Amino acid sequence: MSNIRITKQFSFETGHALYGYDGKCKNVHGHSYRLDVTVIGQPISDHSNVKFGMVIDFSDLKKIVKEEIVDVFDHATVFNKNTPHVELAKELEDRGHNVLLVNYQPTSEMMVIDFAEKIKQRLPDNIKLHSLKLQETATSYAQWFASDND
Ligand SMILES: Nc1nc2c(c(=O)[nH]1)N=C([C@H](O)[C@H](O)COP(=O)(O)OP(=O)(O)OP(=O)(O)O)CN2
Ligand SMILES: [Zn+2]
Repeated sequence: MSNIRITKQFSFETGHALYGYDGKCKNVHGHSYRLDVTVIGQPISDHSNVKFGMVIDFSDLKKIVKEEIVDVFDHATVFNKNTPHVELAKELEDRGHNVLLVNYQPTSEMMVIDFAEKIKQRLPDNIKLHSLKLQETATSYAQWFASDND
């Protein structure tokens, strides 16, 4: 049976600020992120399986990515907890804002590494994460490939 890649696309709105950065993205701002999640596996060949012909049901993949990423990051503002931005984060949290503190600089590169780890932990053994593409602006994106990180 062939290995097949399937992709599901997601979008979420997230704020962030790059502490210490030497450009305009040191300011708190936001992006309409778009995330492409590609997994690889063999379509189920058992006729009696309700998922016959599928690598993984798109809706099962959607559930994983929604729970791990979209529902967490959507309409949150992400700060690096290892910077003085933690004080700003606390102030915002105290005022009822949805703030997410992470252990990294929230660039598209670091976010896509974080997302890969989270998704990998949730996939069934027979399905592998192939790649992620995180589009931050119309002209900028970061990609993670399993083959680059074996
Ligand atoms: N390697 C990275 N560089 C930058 C990142 C990043 O995550 N990785 N992030 C930013 C900012 O957060 C923001 O995304 C700005 O990106 P940029 O493409 O520079 O946005 P512009 O609107 O200026 O894009 P243009 O299409 O060139 O106008 C900065 N750098
Ligand atoms: Zn940005």
